Amino acid sequence: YPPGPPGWPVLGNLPSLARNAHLQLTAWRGTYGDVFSVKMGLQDAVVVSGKDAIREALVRKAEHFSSRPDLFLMRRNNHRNGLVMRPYGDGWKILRRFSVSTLRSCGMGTGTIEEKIRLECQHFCTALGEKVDQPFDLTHLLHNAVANIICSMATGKRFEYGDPTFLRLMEIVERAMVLFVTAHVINIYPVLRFFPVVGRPYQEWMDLSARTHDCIRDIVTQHQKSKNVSDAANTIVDAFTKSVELDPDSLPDQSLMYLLIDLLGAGTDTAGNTLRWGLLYLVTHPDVQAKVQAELDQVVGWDRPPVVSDKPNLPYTEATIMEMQRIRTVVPLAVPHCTTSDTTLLGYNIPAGTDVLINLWSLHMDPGRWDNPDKFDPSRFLDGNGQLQTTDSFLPFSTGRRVCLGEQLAKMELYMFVTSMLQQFTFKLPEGAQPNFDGILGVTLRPENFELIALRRA
Ligand code: HEM
Repeated sequence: YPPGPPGWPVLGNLPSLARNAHLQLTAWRGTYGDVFSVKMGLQDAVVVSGKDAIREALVRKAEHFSSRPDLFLMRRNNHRNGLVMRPYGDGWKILRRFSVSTLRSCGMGTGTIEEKIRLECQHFCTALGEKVDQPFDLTHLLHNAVANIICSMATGKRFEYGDPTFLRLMEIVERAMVLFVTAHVINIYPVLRFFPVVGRPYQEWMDLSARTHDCIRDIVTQHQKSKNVSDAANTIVDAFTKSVELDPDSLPDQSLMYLLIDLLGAGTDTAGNTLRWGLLYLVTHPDVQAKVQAELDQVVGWDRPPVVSDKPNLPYTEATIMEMQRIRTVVPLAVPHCTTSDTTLLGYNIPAGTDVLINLWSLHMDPGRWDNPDKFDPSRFLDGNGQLQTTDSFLPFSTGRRVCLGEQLAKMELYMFVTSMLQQFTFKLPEGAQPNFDGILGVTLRPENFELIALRRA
C-alpha cells in the first residue's frame, strides 16, 4: 500500500488539508513520490501525481480507476443521478454517450456552437463597453455569459445579464463549489451534521440543493410549455424528452435535472474562473497582452470578429490561453475518482473502493517538467519557429474515461472570449490594486474577486 504522511488520531491528515489542499498534496509529492496515501479522517485516499502515474491510472487501468466515491453529501441530494458523480457502470456509460451525442447535435465542435458563442461574446463585449474606464469586477458578467452558452444548448434560451433568477443560480453554483470542499468533513463523519457549528455547512448545502432543483425545474418547465417537444430535438431537454418518449428505459430515471445541474455547474465555474485568472495574469503582464493584441491585429484586423478558423494563425494567442490554464489549474485535483476493484499502481497495491485524487496542479507546476513554473510565460508552449507545441504534461481537462465532457466546447469558449475581449479592449489594474494569486479552493480554484479597468482600443 502506498506510504504517506503521518496524521492525527481520528482526523488523520485533514487538518493539513483544510486550506489549499492542492499545495500541501503537491509538497508531499516531493517526499512520498507520485503515488502516496493520505488519511481523510479514518478513510484512506490515494493521491496520484506526475504524467506517468496519472496515465497509468486513468488510461491504462481505466477499468479500475474510473468510478466516483459515494460521498454522503451527494447521496443526500440524489446527485449521484447526474453524470459527474455517477459511479462507473452502465448507467454512467448510457448517460455519457447520450450527453456527448446530444452536445454534438446541439452544435459542440461545429459552426453552430461557434455562432452561439460569437453572439454571446458580442453581448458580453457590449455590456463591457458600458463599463469602460472605471474599476469593475466582471465576475458576474463573465459567469453569466459562459452559463448562457450551456443554457442555450440545454433549452435554446439565453438570459439577459442581471436577470435575477439567473444571478441567483450563478451564486448558488459558485457557493456549492466551495461548500463541496468546506462541508467535506460531513462526508467523512456524517454524524457531525447534527452538531451546531460543524453542521451549518451541511444545512447550507441541502438548502442550496433544494434551491438549485427549483430553479432548474422552472427553467425546464418554462421551456417545455413554450415549445412542442416533438419538434426536432435540437436542445438537451428536447433530446432527453424525445428519447424517453420513444423508449422509457433508454436513459436512467430522473437523470435530466441532475444532468442539467452538472453541465451548468461543470461548465460555468470552470470556464468563468479560467477567464478571470487569465485576465489577472494579462493585467499583470502587459507585455503578453500587447503581444496577443499585435497578433490579433495582424491576423484578424478590426473589421470582423475573430473566428475559429483564425486559430491556426494565432499561435501566440493559443499559447497564452494554454499558459492561463497551466499556471492556475482551475480544477486542481480533478473530480475525485474511486477504484472499482483491487488493483496496483506503480507497484503499490490499492484495494477496491479507495478514493483517488488526481493532482493536476502538481503536473502543471512540476519544476522537473516546466522551467520556472511560477512564471507566466506563454512562449513555453511554442517551438523555435513560434509554432504551437503540445506536451503530454498538460492535462487541464484530465484524461481517460472521465475526461472533461465539455473539453471541445470549453476550448472554443476560451478562445472566442479571449480573442473578442482583446480585439476590442485593453485591460489594466486600478491604481494601487494588489492582485492576489492564491485563489480560493473548492472543486475549482477561483481567484478572489478583483476589479480591473477595461479601456476601449482606439
Ligand atoms: C475551462 C473549462 C473546463 C475545465 C478546465 C474542465 C475540467 C474538467 C476536469 C478536470 C474534469 C474532471 C475529470 C476527471 O475526473 O478526471 C471535468 C469533468 C467534467 N466536465 Fe469539465 N472542464 C471545463 C469545462 C466544462 C464544460 C464547458 C462542460 C459542459 C459541457 C464540462 C462538463 C464536464 C462534465 C460533465 C464532467 C464530468 C465527466 C464525467 O464524470 O464523466 N466541463 N472537467
